[in-house]
Amino acid sequence: MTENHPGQVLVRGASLLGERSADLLLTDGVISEISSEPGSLSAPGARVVDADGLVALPGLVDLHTHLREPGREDAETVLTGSRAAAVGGFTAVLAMANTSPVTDTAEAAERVHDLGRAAGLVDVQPVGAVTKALAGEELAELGLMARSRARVRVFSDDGRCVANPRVMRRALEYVKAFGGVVSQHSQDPDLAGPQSCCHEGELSGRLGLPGWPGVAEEVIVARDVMLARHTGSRVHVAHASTAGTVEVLRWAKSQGIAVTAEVTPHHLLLTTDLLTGYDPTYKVNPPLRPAEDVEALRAALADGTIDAVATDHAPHARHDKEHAFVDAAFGMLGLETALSVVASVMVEPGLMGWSDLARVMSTTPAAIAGLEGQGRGLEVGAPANLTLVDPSASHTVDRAASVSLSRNNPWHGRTFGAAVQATFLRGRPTVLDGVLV
Ligand SMILES: NC(=O)N[C@@H](CC(=O)O)C(=O)O
Ligand SMILES: [Zn+2]
Ligand SMILES: [Zn+2]
Repeated sequence: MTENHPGQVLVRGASLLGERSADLLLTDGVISEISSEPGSLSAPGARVVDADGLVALPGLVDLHTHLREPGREDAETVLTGSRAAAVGGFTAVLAMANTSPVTDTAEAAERVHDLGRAAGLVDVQPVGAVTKALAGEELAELGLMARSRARVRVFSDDGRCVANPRVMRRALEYVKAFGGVVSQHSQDPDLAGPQSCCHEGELSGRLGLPGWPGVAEEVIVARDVMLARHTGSRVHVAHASTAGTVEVLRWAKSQGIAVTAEVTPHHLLLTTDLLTGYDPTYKVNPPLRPAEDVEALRAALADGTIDAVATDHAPHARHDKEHAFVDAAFGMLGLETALSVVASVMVEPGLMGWSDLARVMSTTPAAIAGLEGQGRGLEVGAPANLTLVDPSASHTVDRAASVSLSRNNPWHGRTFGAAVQATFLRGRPTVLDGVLV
């Protein structure tokens, strides 16, 4: 018998990780009961969500989101980005530090944290800058950010590479003290010069666009895994994009070096030949790569060499994106579509199951970021952060229907087979029937 409870939600007949059907009762923010006989749980007064045919996953966790607040509230705010995250099935996002001002102090981190709590749709966990103002020279207030109310554990100068190896070494030594991690935007600034805006190869020559070669990423990844080994600290490779990076990661992991890596949905599906139309929607850092790299990234995600998927959701206002290719801003939207893209690339062709998807989009990212209460299994007593996915909801992406403030959506007009139906943050529905509650 279950007592009547005003805040209860009964999720009926969901397929847990795509494996066994069950009813889930969510009470006071936790999963309070699971019955493997669908239809058998009853909870008078509970809100009933019919999940027949839906796959239940732990709430998704994004290691790499740009929310643009403070400074560029015309492109995204913590609230609008949180909406996009919830619609995408996320219950936690890590908000990158390249805002204006930069998140390089405890106060700045607490501000982002508090804006996230006020929005109340996902846990917004600020990423702290590695260096003051992302300038690459002086370490930011790493310890103060870690000890602040925001409890920062992930540090990144994302958008810029921590190019100086001495600075990177010091940062790794510092974050080790509190179990932190440095997430590196691996782009050697001399090998990929300031004008570089697409993959360097035969196509960049033909298009007359300054290219950036895969090796500009690989040399930084190789350097950083050696620094991680030397310091005994943890390094995380943001948005891995090349087969060479995968080779370095494979070697580093075989040596027991504490390196983790993420790949974006767009690097798992889109290739550099999309650039033939000079559409700045496809301009992103690191650039879209050739099919061989995309293949290697998929294989690496399937075999665990790459640990996680992260969106690198990078909203940009029209007046920054709608320019000649060389002048347009780098970045594309990702939160609302990530699950659909990863399901189409990895699950539908049989490269991964739903439990693997849960690992790379929830459990492992939560562990890398040290987030408590996120990425837990679907078990009694776990915080009720979960996502319901319709695995056969064929739908076509319409950029105008996005809840993000920006429209730089590379998936516009594409059809996908799976879609997020519902998201619950500590037992409270944030999204039902695919729309914000
Ligand atoms: N990915 C991008 O192309 N752009 C990001 C920065 C980054 O992730 O490097 C942005 O802030 O717009
Ligand atoms: Zn980056
Ligand atoms: Zn980024």
